[in-house]
Amino acid sequence: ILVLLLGSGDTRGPPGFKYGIVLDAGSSHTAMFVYKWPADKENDTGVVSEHTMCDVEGPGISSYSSNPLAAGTSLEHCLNQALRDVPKEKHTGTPLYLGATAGMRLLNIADPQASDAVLRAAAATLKMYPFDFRGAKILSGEEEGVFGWVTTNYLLENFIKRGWLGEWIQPQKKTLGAMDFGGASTQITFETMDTIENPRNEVMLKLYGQAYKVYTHSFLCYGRDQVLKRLLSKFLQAESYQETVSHPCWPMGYNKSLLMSSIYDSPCTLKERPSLALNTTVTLVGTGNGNLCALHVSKLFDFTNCSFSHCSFDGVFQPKVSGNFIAFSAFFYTVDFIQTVMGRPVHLPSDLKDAAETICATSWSKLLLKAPKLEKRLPDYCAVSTFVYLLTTKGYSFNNHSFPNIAFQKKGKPDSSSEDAMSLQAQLPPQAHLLSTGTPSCGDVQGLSLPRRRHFWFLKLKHCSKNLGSSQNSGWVFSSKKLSCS
Ligand SMILES: Nc1nc2c(ncn2[C@@H]2O[C@H](COP(=O)(O)OP(=O)(O)OP(=O)(O)O)[C@@H](O)[C@H]2O)c(=O)[nH]1
Ligand SMILES: [Ca+2]
Repeated sequence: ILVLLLGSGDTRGPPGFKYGIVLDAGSSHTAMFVYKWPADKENDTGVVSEHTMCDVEGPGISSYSSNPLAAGTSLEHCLNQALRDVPKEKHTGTPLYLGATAGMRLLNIADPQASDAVLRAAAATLKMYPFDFRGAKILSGEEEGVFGWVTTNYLLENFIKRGWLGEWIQPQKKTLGAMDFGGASTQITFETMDTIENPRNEVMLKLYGQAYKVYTHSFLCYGRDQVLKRLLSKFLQAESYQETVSHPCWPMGYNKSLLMSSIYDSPCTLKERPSLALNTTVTLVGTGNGNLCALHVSKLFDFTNCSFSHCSFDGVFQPKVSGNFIAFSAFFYTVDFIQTVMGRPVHLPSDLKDAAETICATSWSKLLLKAPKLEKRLPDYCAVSTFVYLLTTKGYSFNNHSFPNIAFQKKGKPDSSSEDAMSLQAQLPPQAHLLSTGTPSCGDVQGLSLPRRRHFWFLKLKHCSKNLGSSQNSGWVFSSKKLSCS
């Protein structure tokens, strides 16, 4: 937001650092980011050098529709932190934005008055602070997609970077595509040379004198929480809204009773909403049937209608995916679970499919043994990994060739190491890239960036039979040279 909205003129001020604050008001939670950058001449371009962040306690602001004032109050804790993160004398010159995403887009569809009230309450709180409040608004899906793409490539210094002598250089690097799987919507955004047949999906950007033709689309109701709601609704419909209904994506041995209103409180399930009373409960019984689960998950997409030369789904035009991608938010949480809890690498689409099938076939008691701390989200990994598989392959058309170009990465965490690791991931030498995708038996190559931008490569060895000259034969190997398995 800062990159695109800050004009060059209005950031002029005394030398030192400049600051900017962005609140990302998502459907499931709000995060505040404080950006800081040197206020030298070149930085009229707004190159961000550092930031801190704060997670707002409680749910996303759209959950406060029946008590809008509480939406405003929920932000105070983080804003108080911002008062400390930004030096006092810079407070009044620090722009402050709030951008709300898919949760508020849905509330705006369901109840525009409630969504206005929530935004007004949030704005009223922000105005109580000394910062330069520039607005609280609901971003369109396209804006959200483009902001995600710009932020990702910005932090990776794909547009502009500091050279060794402190000079600004244009690295001429390829940009990375961005895939965001949020709570209420999912976005795909990438640079393309192809014709973008639907102008609504085309964004021309000029950043630092360079033009970028970017394809973007946001699918509302395709975020993780809404997908899970839509699935519940499908199962209820399949068994004619009886009191007890089987849930083929939940593990065997897991049952749960839900209030019908919690399933039909969203525009995403409106079409299937039954006419019967919604204050009754329904009991869902996990049956762990991966095939049936996949069948229902695939029914969440429309793969048939397309008035363009090619569509992803739901009649949405999409050119062929090109280049490398970063997949974050729930894409990362899902793949991370498969890798760390299920102990399975995810290099090819078939890995994702096999992992989803294995999760779906694992009983509730076995899952709990594997990951007792993740109890809350554990029942849904079968559905969500099946969904991610179908979305990326059948939806976005990643294949054996292009799927390995996706890096599943966490994003926007406070510790700079994840950002640095992301930066390195994007700069991995071809050899290392090959290792992380083609020879899983050796290990994962990752990067670590140390101060003064000296990058070190490190190789995480999984099963190494060689003597590496250290007491361990698995773990991390560090080197200032690029590493390979051999
Ligand atoms: N498995 C898992 N899911 C998580 C975790 N943290 C958040 N989620 C879920 O992942 C989904 C996406 O989270 P976010 O990217 O924060 O979504 P958001 O920004 O609030 O939602 P949008 O407005 O759609 O962008 C939501 O369903 C979250 O509940 C986690 O640690 N593990
Ligand atoms: Ca989000």
